[in-house]
Amino acid sequence: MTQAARDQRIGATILELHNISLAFGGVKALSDISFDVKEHEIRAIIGPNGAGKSSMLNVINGVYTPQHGDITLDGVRFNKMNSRRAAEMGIARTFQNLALFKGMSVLDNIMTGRNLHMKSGLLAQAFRLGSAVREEIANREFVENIIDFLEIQAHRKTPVGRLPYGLQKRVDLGRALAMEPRMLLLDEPMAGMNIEEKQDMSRFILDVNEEFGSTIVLIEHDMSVVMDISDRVVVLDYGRKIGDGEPDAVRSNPDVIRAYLGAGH
Ligand SMILES: Nc1ncnc2c1ncn2[C@@H]1O[C@H](COP(=O)(O)OP(=O)(O)OP(=O)(O)O)[C@@H](O)[C@H]1O
Repeated sequence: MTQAARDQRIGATILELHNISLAFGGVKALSDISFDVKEHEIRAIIGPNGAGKSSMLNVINGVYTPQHGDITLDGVRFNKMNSRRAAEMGIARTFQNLALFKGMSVLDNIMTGRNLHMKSGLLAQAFRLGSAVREEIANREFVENIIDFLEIQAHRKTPVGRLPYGLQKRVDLGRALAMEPRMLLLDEPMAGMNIEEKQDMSRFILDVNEEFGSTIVLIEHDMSVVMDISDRVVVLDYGRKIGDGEPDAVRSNPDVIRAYLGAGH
């Protein structure tokens, strides 16, 4: 898709962070941060080590409650998001330290992402009543489509722990996609990957955004890998926002250059 076509796809603002501040004891992880996310965009949050990226992601999905500021999601304003509400509102995430069940197969790991969509109760599932069986078949089909989409068919039955790291990250993305998220939060999706794996992951992120229509917020330490795929980028440094805009503008922002040079990048 060309950038012009992508720009056309981008819709209204769906998430707004207003003046978020978060401290751990005396450490200010986030100081007065505001930015927004528009429907269907790929929004990156970048910054050197300790800049506050993970904290920001954890505020968005309700793991951390900021001391100041609030969040507006679909026009509803919260000062306290929680993980359950975030999931119900269609926010799914991946983790930097993979949260997969290493002994379970690729298929079963991705199936765990369907839990929120299971309507029949445990009893119906235990006795395999008609509705539960139909539901399981539909969920299974959904998961098989994700497996095809992520090109991991050959590994469907393989325990996740036996796969190379790059493929495990892809399974983690599949698990999040199984939740049919409206917004996907990706926690350093390219960390620890070789160049080829990074290119593959970049392509999958673009494809997910295009084909599933998910809005994507991703945090990344290495700015070079996100510039090509992001519509807009927020830059954090020591818990403050020092840049926000399209990749070209951010790349030539003197404060951003200074922060990255200062951090030895
Ligand atoms: N649970 C916590 N308890 C205490 N301090 C924390 C906690 N989480 C983060 N911090 C501190 O908050 C600051 C921001 O950390 P954060 O992990 O959000 O940064 P980051 O940009 O994600 O860094 P990295 O790229 O290294 O993952 C750091 O000084 C960190 O030590």
